[in-house]
Amino acid sequence: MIKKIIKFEHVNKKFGKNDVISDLNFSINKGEFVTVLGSSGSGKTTTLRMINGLEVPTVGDVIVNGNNVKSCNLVDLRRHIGYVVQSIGLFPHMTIAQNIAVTPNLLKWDKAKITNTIKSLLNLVGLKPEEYQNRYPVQLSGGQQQRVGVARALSTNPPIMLFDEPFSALDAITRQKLQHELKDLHKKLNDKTFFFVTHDINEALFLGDRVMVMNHGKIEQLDTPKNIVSKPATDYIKQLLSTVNQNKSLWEQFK
Ligand SMILES: Nc1ncnc2c1ncn2[C@@H]1O[C@H](COP(=O)(O)OP(=O)(O)OP(=O)(O)O)[C@@H](O)[C@H]1O
Repeated sequence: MIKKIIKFEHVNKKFGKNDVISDLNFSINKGEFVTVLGSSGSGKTTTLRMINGLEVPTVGDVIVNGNNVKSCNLVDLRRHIGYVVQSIGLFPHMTIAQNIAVTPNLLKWDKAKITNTIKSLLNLVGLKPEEYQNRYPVQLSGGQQQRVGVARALSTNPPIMLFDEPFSALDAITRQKLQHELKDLHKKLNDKTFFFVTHDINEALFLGDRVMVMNHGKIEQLDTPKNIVSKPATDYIKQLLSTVNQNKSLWEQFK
């Protein structure tokens, strides 16, 4: 039986008098990679932050792994949800190993377990532990720092990973490389649920098992990349898809 690991039930969110999210209803299956695509201000980040309790719905319920976020202990909840953001947020005065070990240290894991976890996570994200673990964040490129951000978010082996535009500050080549690595990582990690916010249509279509297209705080379509492209449900999605074709015709001009 497929387990619905994340459920939104009639969720509304207001900031002051502004309706930012209106009657959001969707569910995500365990192990799925769902990308969230939409224009700036469409409510993607707010939706993501309601999953780990950083934002609270004004009305409605967010259910994670069978528990209503409203009544969860937030520290416990966040230990089960990795969170990777664009700004990365590594501690500059700590080495890479110390950065990855922050939560394991808080949980008082024994030293050997922490050392092994750091090594295996660095290997998993493609950074040789012996080369990188004793460096400071400033001694790594943006792409390498983002890999460490992913390793740190995985340190407690959470079943859910949230990504909020993690690659948007990276150059196109590094970004594409990390997109491929993340897709492989999701396959390798078997059964982890990834929820990934982006405003890049190519990224959303490449990474997602399903793509959730948002506009003005509502879902326009939540579907496979193939169906989004072949059966766009709304004019907004058609417009998004037409931006890709515009780029193609730009390229044609230079051939
Ligand atoms: N803490 C807040 N207080 C007031 N308004 C907010 C707050 N957070 C978000 N908003 C507003 O809610 C709306 C949705 O913001 P959100 O960050 O969820 O959009 P987004 O789709 O992630 O946009 P972007 O792609 O630009 O990051 C925006 O109009 C934003 O200004």
